[in-house]
Amino acid sequence: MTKIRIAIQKSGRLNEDSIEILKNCGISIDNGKDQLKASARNFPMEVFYLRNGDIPQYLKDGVVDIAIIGENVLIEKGEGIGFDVRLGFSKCKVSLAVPKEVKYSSINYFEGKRIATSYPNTVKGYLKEKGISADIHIINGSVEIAPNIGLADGICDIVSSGSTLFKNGLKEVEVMLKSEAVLAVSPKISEERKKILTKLQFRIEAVLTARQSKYVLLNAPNNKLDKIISLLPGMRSPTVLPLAEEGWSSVHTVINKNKFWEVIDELKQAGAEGILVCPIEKMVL
Ligand SMILES: Nc1ncnc2c1ncn2[C@@H]1O[C@H](COP(=O)(O)OP(=O)(O)OP(=O)(O)O)[C@@H](O)[C@H]1O
Ligand SMILES: O=P(O)(O)OC[C@H]1O[C@H](OP(=O)(O)OP(=O)(O)O)[C@H](O)[C@@H]1O
Ligand SMILES: [Mg+2]
Repeated sequence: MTKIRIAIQKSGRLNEDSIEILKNCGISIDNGKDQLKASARNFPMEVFYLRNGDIPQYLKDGVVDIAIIGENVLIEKGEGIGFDVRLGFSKCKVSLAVPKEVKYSSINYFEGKRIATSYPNTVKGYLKEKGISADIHIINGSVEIAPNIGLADGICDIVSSGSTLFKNGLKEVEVMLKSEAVLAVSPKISEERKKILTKLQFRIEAVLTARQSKYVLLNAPNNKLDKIISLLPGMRSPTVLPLAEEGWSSVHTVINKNKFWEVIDELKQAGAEGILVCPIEKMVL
């Protein structure tokens, strides 16, 4: 039987969320701690546990068909590799930073300067576009220490909360790109495996849509129903069921999880009571 071959990070920031999203898609796999290759138990899929930085080459060579990988790594090393699903986790930026005492006014600061980074292609591309030429020092980790030990005048690295920069006396001065985990596809994927990919994409969409949504149930007096329903932008229109108590109804609907916080006060003011908000596991529109 043909199986789709997926690469996921062996260990690191993407590992757990990658396994979790497959699990939410109903695909159960081993966590890769001992085995570097595993077969899914209930989907035509083989999983390869690899270093994140090695994955673009495997995709280019067609050794794996798809991968869960940071968009930033695809931009750095994955020329010609496309993706069509953003997965909503591992959100970060790739930024330029300088010591906090530097009076930074523009990108011209970097002209002729030394920049330490694990993302040489991204930095070179960015600076070229701005007409700046700098000296790039490639280092594979602990990049933020480079200015402190006299190795560089600035750095380019991943920034999320900004706490690593702060602790190392640096400040972010340019955001070069924003990234999150994506489902990348090998340009060499076969037609047969593309069919399996379509099934997987359908399941991922259902999981991602559900993650954005909440199932809301509330009770309301019948004479307030119109107002309450107008506050609830649902999938189609809310379900309204009579309660045992005369003159009251139960209203059920699905709303975007952020939207809920915007309307909660208005719902209460309009007379809604006993409001329940529940997670949704899968959602097919
Ligand atoms: N602080 C962070 N916050 C959010 N996402 C991050 C952060 N650091 C990294 N990422 C994202 O997670 C991905 C994996 O990061 P991680 O540090 O686990 O791997 P790595 O050490 O770069 O790779 P490898 O698997 O090759 O050792 C990055 O490529 C990036 O997309
Ligand atoms: O803005 P922050 O929230 O501080 O996150 C940014 C840091 O996170 C990543 O390192 P990680 O912790 O993955 O360590 P690594 O260098 O060993 O990969 C990245 O390389 C930064 O150093
Ligand atoms: Mg890291």
